[in-house]
Amino acid sequence: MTMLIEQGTPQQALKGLVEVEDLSICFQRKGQLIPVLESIDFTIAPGEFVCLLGPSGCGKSTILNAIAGFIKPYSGSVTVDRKRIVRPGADRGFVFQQYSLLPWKTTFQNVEFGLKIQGIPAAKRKEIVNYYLNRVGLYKHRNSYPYQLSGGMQQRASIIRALVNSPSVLLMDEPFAALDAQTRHMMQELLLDIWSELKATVIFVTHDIEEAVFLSDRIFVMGVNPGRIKQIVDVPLERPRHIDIMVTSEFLQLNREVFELIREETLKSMELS
Ligand SMILES: Nc1ncnc2c1ncn2[C@@H]1O[C@H](COP(=O)(O)OP(=O)(O)OP(=O)(O)O)[C@@H](O)[C@H]1O
Repeated sequence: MTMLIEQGTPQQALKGLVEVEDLSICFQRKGQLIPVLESIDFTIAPGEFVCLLGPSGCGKSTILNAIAGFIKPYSGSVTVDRKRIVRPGADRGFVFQQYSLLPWKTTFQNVEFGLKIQGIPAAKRKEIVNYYLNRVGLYKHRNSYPYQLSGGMQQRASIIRALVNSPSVLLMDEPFAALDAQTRHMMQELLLDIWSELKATVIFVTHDIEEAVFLSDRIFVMGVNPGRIKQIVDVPLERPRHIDIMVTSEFLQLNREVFELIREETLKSMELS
């Protein structure tokens, strides 16, 4: 289990510095360049948990995709651990909203996939994958195919599929949005549990204010037209966090503060203000 233990060492905790400088992104629409994000600047410390929250279309996924290396900046730069991002890489894991497991592979094979590509020997792959399958309660489903798993199980598999590569940054695009409330809360607690062990940097996109407050060290509240970071809200709630924290006055106060910020931007995006 050495490789697994190494993942939680201070060496790992020093990785995952994300720096975004003067980032602008444009897309082509009907032959015209449309700016989607303008002059975005932020730094995320190694091991930090940050949520991107904002109205639909403000560019949350676009920021995530730029850090993942799926899209290129129009201007400015994105670096992870001081290396400029020009393409996807194993240092960044991605978890999508839609269950993105390969339907013709079993849970084990799906989770193992990235390790295989990296050329990790079969015995080591088995050790790592089984550790994570056990960690999220999927070991007994290791030979099941995605269609035999519930939504929550599929998302647990998607998360550990990203984690087996020991990414220094985990990028999550509304990973729990399609789950029922009960399963979502369980997944949120599980994610915090795993994150507190691995200490990877997490950048998590969500529409859900409660989810953002529950998970984050900081919330980047985004605005529209053009997409930008309107305000950064610190979340000084104690860790470890359990779902009961959601009824405390501190939590509700933060919730309200973020709600007001988002409401203003949502009205703007709907052109109602
Ligand atoms: N490949 C693309 N080509 C053209 N326009 C795009 C492309 N990807 C995103 N956009 C546009 O960029 C803007 C930001 O999209 P993005 O998906 O990043 O927003 P979002 O905040 O994640 O939205 P949502 O919360 O609805 O998922 C939107 O207006 C979207 O239509």
